[in-house]
Amino acid sequence: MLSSSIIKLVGAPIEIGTSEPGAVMGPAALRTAGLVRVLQDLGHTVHDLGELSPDGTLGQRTLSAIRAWTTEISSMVETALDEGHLPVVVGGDHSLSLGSIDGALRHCARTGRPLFVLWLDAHADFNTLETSPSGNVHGMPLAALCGEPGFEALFEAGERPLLDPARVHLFGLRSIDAGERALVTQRQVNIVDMRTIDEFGVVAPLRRILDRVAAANGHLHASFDVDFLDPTIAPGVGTTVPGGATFREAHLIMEMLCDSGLVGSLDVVELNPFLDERGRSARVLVELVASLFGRRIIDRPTEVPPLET
Ligand SMILES: NC(=[NH2+])NCCC[C@H](N)C(=O)O
Ligand SMILES: [Mn+2]
Ligand SMILES: [Mn+2]
Repeated sequence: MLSSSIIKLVGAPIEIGTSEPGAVMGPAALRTAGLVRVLQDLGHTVHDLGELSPDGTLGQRTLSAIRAWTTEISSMVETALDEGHLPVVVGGDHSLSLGSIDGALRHCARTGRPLFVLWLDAHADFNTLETSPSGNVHGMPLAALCGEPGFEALFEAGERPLLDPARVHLFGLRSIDAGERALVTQRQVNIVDMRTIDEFGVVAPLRRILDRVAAANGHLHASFDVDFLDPTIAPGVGTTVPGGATFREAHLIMEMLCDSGLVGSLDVVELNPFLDERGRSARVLVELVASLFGRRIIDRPTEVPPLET
């Protein structure tokens, strides 16, 4: 992350992409846990745009109701990036990434830089309307962004830049539906699943991804789903899956992303304060965001300390 960036923060209290109510309170809980203050204390300027509330979507769980969110989030992210700022969208369910990634794609289409997505999530979120067992749109945003058919109603009419599935990196995957498993394989989505992390840790697989983005002079969009974390440290999410990233692994990932300087836009999604335990998950998320934006334990490059002889 840049040493002092201008961060454009916006809350997207959307929950119509899921069947579990409560994510609507996510932005408020992250603010209560000190999100803005933590970023300012690290020396960043935060332009807080408040909470989005697109018209006419209350309670409706249709693709066109989600389009109202997609459109607003997309233009906010695109504008922030055009101005050279770093957009942070806090949710809200994962369907908000339809907007943030669409906005980043539109920006990148102008700059010519390729867009890479790091999807930190227990799930692939690559279902289509056909493969989805739940019908919940928060399980579909990547498929829609990559141009799978059936999602036209989620976006404004007209041409839109598509996400290249070969530039999507799923990280932390441990729950996938049968149809979406076939689809991510067919589309050549890159996957670091929990099995890989068990074997190799987070450092080697993440470094490969970062090297790839750096070599391509790419823009990296990071999308952080709370359920990437193990439910013992972050219970406040509607779709917990056991066996997630530990506290240490998650911080190390954030620190590596920070050191890389490659992250150009960020989502923090799926926090459900109604399911949380006294704000624990919200606090963990704010701490992780702090690591991503430059907080370190001590100020020197990491190295193995020399042995005393
Ligand atoms: N963003 C999420 N939490 N997605 C969970 C998706 C779960 C499941 N694969 C579904 O499509 O319904
Ligand atoms: Mn997700
Ligand atoms: Mn998930």
